[in-house]
Amino acid sequence: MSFDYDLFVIGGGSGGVRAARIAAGEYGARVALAEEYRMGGTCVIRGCVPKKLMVYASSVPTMAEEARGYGWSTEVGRFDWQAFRAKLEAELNRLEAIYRKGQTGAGVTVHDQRATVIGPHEVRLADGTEISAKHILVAVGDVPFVPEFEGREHVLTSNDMFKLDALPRRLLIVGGGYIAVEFACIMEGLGVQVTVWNRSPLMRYFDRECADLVTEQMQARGIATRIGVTVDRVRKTAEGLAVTGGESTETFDAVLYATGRVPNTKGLGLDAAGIKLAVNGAVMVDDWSQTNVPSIYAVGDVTDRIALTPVAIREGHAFADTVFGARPRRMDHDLVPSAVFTRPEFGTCGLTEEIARAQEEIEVYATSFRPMRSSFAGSPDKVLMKLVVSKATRKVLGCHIVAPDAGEMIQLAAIAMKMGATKEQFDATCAVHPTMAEELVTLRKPVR
Ligand SMILES: Cc1cc2nc3c(=O)[nH]c(=O)nc-3n(C[C@H](O)[C@H](O)[C@H](O)COP(=O)(O)OP(=O)(O)OC[C@H]3O[C@@H](n4cnc5c(N)ncnc54)[C@H](O)[C@@H]3O)c2cc1C
Ligand SMILES: NC(=O)c1ccc[n+]([C@@H]2O[C@H](COP(=O)([O-])OP(=O)(O)OC[C@H]3O[C@@H](n4cnc5c(N)ncnc54)[C@H](O)[C@@H]3O)[C@@H](O)[C@H]2O)c1
Repeated sequence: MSFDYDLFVIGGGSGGVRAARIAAGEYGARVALAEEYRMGGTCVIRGCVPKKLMVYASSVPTMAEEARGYGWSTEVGRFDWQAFRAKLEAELNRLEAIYRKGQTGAGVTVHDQRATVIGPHEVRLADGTEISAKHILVAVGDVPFVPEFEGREHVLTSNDMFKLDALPRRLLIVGGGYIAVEFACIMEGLGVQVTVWNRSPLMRYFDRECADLVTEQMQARGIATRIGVTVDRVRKTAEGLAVTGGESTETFDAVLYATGRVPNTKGLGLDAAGIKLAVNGAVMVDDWSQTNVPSIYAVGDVTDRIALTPVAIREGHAFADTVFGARPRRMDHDLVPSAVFTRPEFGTCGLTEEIARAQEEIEVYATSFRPMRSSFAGSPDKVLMKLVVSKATRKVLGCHIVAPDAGEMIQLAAIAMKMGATKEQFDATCAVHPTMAEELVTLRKPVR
C-alpha cells in the first residue's frame, strides 16, 4: 500500500517538532506536520519561554533591593509592561521562525492548519484535504482546565497572561500547582497585588517541607494566600470582579485560573479511529508511545505521563529512533528533575520525604539557612537543601532544593542520582566553597 507520507505529525510543539525533524532530517522519512496555532507549541509560545522571560523581568526589584544592601544607591524605577510585551512578542516571532526553519530545513512539509484523524492512516486538514501516512503521531499537547462555576467566562488562563493589555492592580490566582505559584511570584515582582486561593496547601504534590518554605517566602513578600477555599461565583461589578468563595467575597481586577490542564483531544477524531482514551481524554500508549491502533503513536502532554518539555522532546525523539531509525529506544520516566520558577526557585528530583517514607525506611538530611549573599544584603530569605536517603541501599532517593538558581543546581544533582549515587558518594565529593550547593555534600547527620 502506498501513502502520501511515511509520517504525519499533528501538533508543532515540543514533542511533535522533535519527532518530525529527526524522522525527516536524520532518517530520510517523508514527513508532514500540521500546526493550528503557532510553530513551537506551548513551551515556546505560551509556556516555559515567555514565562521565564517574565521571571527575569519580575526579579529586577529584588536585585535592586539587594544592590542597595551591597552599597549601591539604586532605584528600580517604573516597569513598562507595554515595552516588555513588545519585546516579548518580537522574541517569540524570532523563535517561531527558527522552529519553522528547523522543520522545513529537515524536509518536513508544514501545514498551518488544524488536522483531525479520520482513520488508522488518514488525516483531514481544516481545508478539507485528506492525506494518508504510514504512521500518524498525535502530539497535540494539553489545554487549560477551568471548572464549572457561575461567571467562568470572566476568568483568564495562563494563555492570556502573556497578552494582557495592562497589568491588573489586584490579581486573584486560583490553583496551587506550578502555574499558580510561578505567576504569583512573577506578578508580585511586577508590582501587582497578588492573592492566591487554593483548595489545598500550595504545591501539594511536592516535598512538604520545601513547599512550605516557598509558600512562607511568597507570603513574606506580600502574596496573600487563602487555603481550603473553592470559588462559588465570579460577578462583574462596577468595582471589578467580585469573587465569592465560602462565606466571603473579595473584589479583584482580574482572576487567573491555574487549576490544571487536560489533554487536547476533543474533536480530534481519535475515538472514531478506535484509539483508546483515558477518562480525562488522554491518549493511552505503551512504553513505546504506541496506541492500540498500531500505526498511531502519541507523545507529550496529550499522553498525561509527565507534562514537561524535555520529556515531550525525548518521547518524540525515542519514537523517531524506534520507528524510522531502526534504533528501538524508550523514554525513561524515572528520576525526571524539574524546577518551579518561584522566588526563590524550587528544584526537585526523585521522591518526596512523604512518599519515600511510605515505601521504605529512610534517613532525611536537611539544612535551612540564610545564604551569605542575601544575609549580607539584609534579606531574610532562607534556602533549604534536602536529601532523602534509603536506609537499606544508601541511595539518594530524593533531592530537593529551595534557593536562588535551584533549577540549575538540581540539574547537576540529578545526574548523580540517575547514576544511582549513594549518600556516601555525595559525601566523598569535595565541596566547592563558598557556595550554597556545597551543603549537599556536607550534610553529616540525619535530621529525621
Ligand atoms: C504557563 C506554562 C509554563 C510552563 N513552563 C514549563 C517549564 O518551565 N518547564 C517545562 O519543562 N515545561 C513547562 N511547561 C509545560 C510544557 O510547555 C509542556 O509540557 C510541553 O509544551 C508539551 O509539549 P507537547 O509537544 O506535548 O505539546 P505542546 O507544546 O502543547 O504542542 C502541541 C501543539 O499542537 C497544536 N495542535 C493541537 N491540536 C492540533 C490539531 N488538531 N491540529 C494541528 N495542531 C494542533 C497546538 O497548537 C500546539 O502548538 C509549561 C506549560 C505552561 C502552560
Ligand atoms: N516549571 C515547570 O516545569 C512548569 C511550569 C508550568 C507548568 N508546568 C507543567 O504544566 C502542568 C500544568 O500546570 P498547572 O499548574 O495548571 O497544574 P497542576 O496540576 O500543577 O496544579 C493544578 C492546581 O489546581 C488545583 N485544582 C485542580 N482542579 C481544581 C478545581 N476543580 N477547583 C479548584 N482547584 C483545582 C489543584 O489542587 C492544584 O493546586 C504541570 O503539572 C506541569 O507539568 C511545568
